[in-house]
Amino acid sequence: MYFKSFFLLHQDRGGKMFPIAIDERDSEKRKPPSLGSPVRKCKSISNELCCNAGHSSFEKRTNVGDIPEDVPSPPPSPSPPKSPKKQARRRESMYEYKSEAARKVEQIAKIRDQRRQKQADERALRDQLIQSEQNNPYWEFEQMINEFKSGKDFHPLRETDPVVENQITVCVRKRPLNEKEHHKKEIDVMSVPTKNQLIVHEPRQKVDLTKYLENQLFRFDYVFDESCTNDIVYKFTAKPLVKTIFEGGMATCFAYGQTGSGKTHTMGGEFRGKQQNFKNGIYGLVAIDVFNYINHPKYTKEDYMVSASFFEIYGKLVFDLLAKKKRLRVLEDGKQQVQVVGLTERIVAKVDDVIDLIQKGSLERTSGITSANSNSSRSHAVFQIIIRKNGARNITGKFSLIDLAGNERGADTFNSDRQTRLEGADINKSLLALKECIRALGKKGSHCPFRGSKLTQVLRDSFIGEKSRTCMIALISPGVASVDHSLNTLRYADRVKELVASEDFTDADDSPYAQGEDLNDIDDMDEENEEEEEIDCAKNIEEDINALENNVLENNRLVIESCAHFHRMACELYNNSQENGHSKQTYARNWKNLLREMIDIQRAAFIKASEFCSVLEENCIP
Ligand SMILES: Nc1ncnc2c1ncn2[C@@H]1O[C@H](COP(=O)(O)OP(=O)(O)OP(=O)(O)O)[C@@H](O)[C@H]1O
Repeated sequence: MYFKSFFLLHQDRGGKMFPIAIDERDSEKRKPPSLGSPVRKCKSISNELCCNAGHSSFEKRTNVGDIPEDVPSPPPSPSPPKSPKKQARRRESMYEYKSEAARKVEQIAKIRDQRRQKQADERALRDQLIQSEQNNPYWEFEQMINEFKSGKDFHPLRETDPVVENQITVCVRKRPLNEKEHHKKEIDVMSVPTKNQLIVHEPRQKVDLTKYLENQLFRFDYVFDESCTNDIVYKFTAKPLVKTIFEGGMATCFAYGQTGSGKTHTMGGEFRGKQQNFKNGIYGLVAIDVFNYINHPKYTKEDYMVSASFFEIYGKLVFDLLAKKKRLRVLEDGKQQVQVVGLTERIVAKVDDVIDLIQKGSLERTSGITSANSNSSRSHAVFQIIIRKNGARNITGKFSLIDLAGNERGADTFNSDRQTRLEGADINKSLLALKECIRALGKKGSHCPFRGSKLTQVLRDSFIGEKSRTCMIALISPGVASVDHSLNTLRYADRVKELVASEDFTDADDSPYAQGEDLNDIDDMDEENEEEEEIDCAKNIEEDINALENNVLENNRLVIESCAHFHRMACELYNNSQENGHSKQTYARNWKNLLREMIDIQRAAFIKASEFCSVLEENCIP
């Protein structure tokens, strides 16, 4: 046979073997490709050629080992060459050409395979995430919170920490996640790193859907974490105030927070199932200490008499919780002493008597049939312990313990009936008036706008006089679903504290309460004064709102300006990217930075706008 053909086995890019026709006549003349040509050594191929062909000329070629690795598939039946020289040249160039093309194809295939693998990996990861999300929708945030916590040293409050005496104490108590929240797979978004700090890890999402945490730090006099018992909370809050009432002063302790945050648990006593242990709530613990004082040798000679009352404020109405919810009137005498006329005041001889009254009043509050009882969190409950020298009408001191109505946002009552909305507005009004009165107490000599609400009217004594001391316990639910409410509570408590943080309690000698006033001299409330106070209170609120509005408007202006800048820069970047020879990396980096800048500006504006919305809602401003 003139032409002898060999079939080389060669691997294509997919790994398949295909034959290559070789013309024996050319083999001797064929030179190995030059060093610069795109060829590589391929042992497997050369070995195979040696075994299959066994031909000297081929051996020579293969021994050199310079067979192109990526020889593509030749046409199935090569036509005979016109001249051997020409054909050899053609074949050589074909080898070079084909090896180059094949390598490119192989490269593309490799990249494609890698891309497919990456896509498959991403799909698998996404499926895994979706699965995790179904099990715990907040798992990413939980991970972020754990990461945040792992980088911090935690030194929460200990029972042995010193108690600091302030005229106004503002603290926060975080309860543990309850069963319902666990069931809903809620996560705990509150951390208590130190005895006076609390961090809210608010889950947020950027415009590009990236999840992140907005970590907001709050500082108070004390922060009680979920491990703190009522006894510990009492030790740092109401306990230091007991001695105030034996020194002729007024002590007041408020519990403030959203529904279900733990106000009743803290003030009334811990629950064991449906049973409440009234002895370990702040009401009961104060009663125990009051009797401890009375029985102390220092005070036995004073012959104090202790009495207690329990009433509820619902809107402008006041109900006696120790007299089957009898409606009461609030009046003010000529010397601005406010009286709740007809309020039951029971004399108590021992702690158990007080506990009985707490139990009776608490049951009345939650099981009565009037509308005021339909939801206990919509009324303020006021429990008072009063001490007098035996036989005297004038009081020596009074401890008021208040379980405040749950704070609501306008949004919560947006779809409610008119009555519910009015109730909500009334609660907010009284809470704002309360805040103003506590701030006035902190600013010595400043006017106390106590007529701003029924609650502050009946507690007027608590906000005046240098011997008055107040404590506010803000209660928060730790769950992610309550984060907006908790932030509202914390901001409220923060505003109460703002002005008083640096003020220490200073003892004064004279007490306006030790002498008392003539109880017969009671006049009806001066309506004009009441209006004046309400206007005062409203003015302060208006000032706050105006300042916030200016801030929001400033942000708005900044966003407008940055949008123009963004548009200009985005066009410039886009146009540059269309030019030849532009750097992809520079373009990508600049575009990313521009977007980041825009997101940051808009996010800051968004946070301010949200705060503005909350404040408007809080104040029921349309
Ligand atoms: N510190 C805590 N430790 C354990 N459980 C708590 C704690 N605080 C509250 N709880 C539980 O949470 C639930 C709601 O608490 P609580 O009734 O005190 O809330 P609230 O703020 O008074 O609500 P409302 O305003 O509706 O009356 C109760 O079952 C209570 O036992």
